Amino acid sequence: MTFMEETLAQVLPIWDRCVEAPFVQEVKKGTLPMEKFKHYMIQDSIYLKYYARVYGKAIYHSSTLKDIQMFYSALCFVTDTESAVRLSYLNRFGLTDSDIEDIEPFPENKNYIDFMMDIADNGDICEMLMAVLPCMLSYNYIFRKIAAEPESKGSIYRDFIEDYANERYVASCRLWSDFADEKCAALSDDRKKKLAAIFEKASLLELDFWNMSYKE
Ligand SMILES: Cc1ncc(C[n+]2csc(CCO)c2C)c(N)n1
Repeated sequence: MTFMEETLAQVLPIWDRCVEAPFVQEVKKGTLPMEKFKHYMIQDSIYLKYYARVYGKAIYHSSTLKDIQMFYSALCFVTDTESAVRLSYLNRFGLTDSDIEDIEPFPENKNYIDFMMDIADNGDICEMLMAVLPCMLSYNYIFRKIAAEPESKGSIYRDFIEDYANERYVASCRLWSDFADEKCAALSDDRKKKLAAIFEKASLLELDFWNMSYKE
């Protein structure tokens, strides 16, 4: 098994709990009240700003052009592709990205942001990868499962679900897993254990984020 295959096997039970989270289940059925989705979108917009900054730090610490291009393409996804659906929802709620600047993150969101920024400040490229990959890969895992269920077909959140379940996104997640394998393959077992622990911690913070969004 590759490093990423082993690491994914370790976190799948956590990602399955994300699939079962009431927020995600109600998105699937389309029964989630728009007010809850609005809070999620606002909190997510705050989160994504910091998420993008981690890529900035990773680009700064990259030593090859290929690495720079990888991180840059993910950064573009956050600021362009992902932004399109997010901005259209914010728009529907009468909000713009600049309104988000004045809103405080909820505690669970702040925890996740602090964790990412700590790794961006003190970690190396592999550690940064482990902090940002669960965000990308878990969404793909969760929403492919959700999109495959007939109940999701008529959901009012179908555009949101599709954004993370489409084939293009699947291909880019595969590319990122391979990239992480390349970067981490030659490391010692001790280092790999530490990296897998960061990946697991980020996955647990993803779960907290879903539960936070349902509660608030
Ligand atoms: C809390 C939270 N976790 C994950 C994502 C999903 N996501 C964020 S950026 C990105 C693309 C990768 O660069 C993806 C899939 C999110 N929106 N919010």
